[in-house]
Amino acid sequence: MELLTPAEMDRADLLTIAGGSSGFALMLHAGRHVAQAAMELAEPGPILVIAGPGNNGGDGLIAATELVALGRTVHVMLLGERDALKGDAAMAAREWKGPLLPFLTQSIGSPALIVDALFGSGLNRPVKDQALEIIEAVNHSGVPVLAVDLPSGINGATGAVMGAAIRARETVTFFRRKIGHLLLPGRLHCGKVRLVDIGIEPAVLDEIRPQAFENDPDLWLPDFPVPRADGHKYGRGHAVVVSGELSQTGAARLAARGALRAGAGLVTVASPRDALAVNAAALTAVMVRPVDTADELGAMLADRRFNAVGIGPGAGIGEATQGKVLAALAAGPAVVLDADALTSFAGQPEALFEAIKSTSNPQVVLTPHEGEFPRLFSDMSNKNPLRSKLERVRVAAQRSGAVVLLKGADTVVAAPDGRAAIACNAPPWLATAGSGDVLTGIIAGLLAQRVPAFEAACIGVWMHGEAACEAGPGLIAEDLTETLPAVHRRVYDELGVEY
Ligand SMILES: NC(=O)C1=CN([C@@H]2O[C@H](COP(=O)(O)OP(=O)(O)OC[C@H]3O[C@@H](n4cnc5c(N)ncnc54)[C@H](O)[C@@H]3O)[C@@H](O)[C@H]2O)[C@@H](O)CC1
Ligand SMILES: Nc1ncnc2c1ncn2[C@@H]1O[C@H](COP(=O)(O)OP(=O)(O)O)[C@@H](O)[C@H]1O
Ligand SMILES: [K+]
Repeated sequence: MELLTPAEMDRADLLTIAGGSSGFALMLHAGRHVAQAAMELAEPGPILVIAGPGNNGGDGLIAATELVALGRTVHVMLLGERDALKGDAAMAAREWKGPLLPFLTQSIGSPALIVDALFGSGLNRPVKDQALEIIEAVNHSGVPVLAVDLPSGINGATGAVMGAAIRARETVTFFRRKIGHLLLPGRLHCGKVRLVDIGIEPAVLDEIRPQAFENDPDLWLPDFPVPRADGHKYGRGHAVVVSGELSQTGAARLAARGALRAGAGLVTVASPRDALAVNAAALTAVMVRPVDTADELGAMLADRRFNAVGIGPGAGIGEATQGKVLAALAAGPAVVLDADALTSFAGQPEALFEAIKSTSNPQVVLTPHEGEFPRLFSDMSNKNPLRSKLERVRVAAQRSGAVVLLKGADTVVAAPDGRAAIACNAPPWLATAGSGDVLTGIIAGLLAQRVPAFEAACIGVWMHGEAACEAGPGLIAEDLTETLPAVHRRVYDELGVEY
């Protein structure tokens, strides 16, 4: 499903209003949904609504009015003067017949639920003074919080905490989720996110054309590779995984098994001769082939049946790996570059980007984690607070010419054309040695089946996260490949494919 920036959401509101609805009608829907959610969430006892000076506060005032009508005791605190409210929020304030408590931490008391309607998508500067004090006091109170649209203090476009932010039990948001609901730390402040309809027609999206999506099957289901009844293994592609030296061959084997489990028809590990015996002894369905140099890899890949290559896990950092990367890109299979393949270009990323842009096959995926990412994109580390993860990955994709996948709990995939997907299905126990190697292999396996690079990266990330959920806590990287069949079956169910 599409994800919107606050600016895109404003356009959705405006297009709806231009189409004949009133802004206040949208606010009434929003406030009533908030009240409904509050009814479900609140134990018996009073409910406190904390309203801000804009339309988010307006939603809160409508919710307060509705909750009273539903028989609840409600207290309201407003930041600023009632007379200072404008437009729809001023209309909402006229609906609220009760008193307003002073905007002080002492007014919080111990309600059954706090409805956070302080700031939503209009937050435009760091919170401080009274608002900061209230947010911190709410977080310390231990009272469950229902946030309206966004937990106050979270930037809807970036997920950043602007000074301080509410930690909500649940968040009710309208029409489409915002980017800040998925990117960290925003996601951790939202609790469960409830998406409700406030009367905005999905057709407004034809005009807005959002370019960010949640990474879930809706995004790529038609591209998911399903073996044909009349097919054979050669039709499912032949992936190559490049192995490192004798002492670090395990990473390539994990990737190779990931490629096979992702559905590649055949997988070959291109192994240094020194490590051939170790690789051969540890592999069964995966084949091995001696490859020591970049030239040898280039010669092997001249056989176009090898249609996808994964390089990086355990590859070793330096010129030898650089050479193999350039040879793979020059040969024309689809390529996924991870770990040492990326680090080998630290300080000279242009050489890599040039090679990517001049390859005959534009299906290239880079899969850095946050440590590797600034080695290629030095101005865009996560230490730069002005850029969101989404923005950083988009710039990286545009600059490199590749699909870029930046790992983490909120893995972002972006294509050079601006499309981007944010994943939120990875459990924390996926952060374990070697799990990134398996991801590289899964993507190589999908590329071998001729899934386009952006979709291959998105499907790979999603399957990897689902495989980790399927395995559960205690997961080690080896488990991921073993739970992938269950993930395939789940996608087949969605596709209506029998098995
Ligand atoms: N017609 C619409 O546009 C709709 C808007 N809705 C609600 O309206 C919200 C957006 O409303 P607004 O654009 O009025 O924005 P907000 O209500 O989120 O906040 C803007 C107000 O807060 C002030 N402000 C921003 N950052 C501040 C800070 N750090 N410290 C102190 N004050 C700060 C601004 O000066 C302004 O008065 C959405 O999040 C949603 O809850 C919904 O009612 C649905 C319809
Ligand atoms: N907190 C987290 N929650 C969920 N997934 C995570 C988290 N941290 C890391 N991951 C995922 O774990 C994997 C780790 O990959 P990587 O950093 O390459 O490790 P390795 O090199 O050991 O394989 C990535 O897929 C990443 O997205
Ligand atoms: K809020």
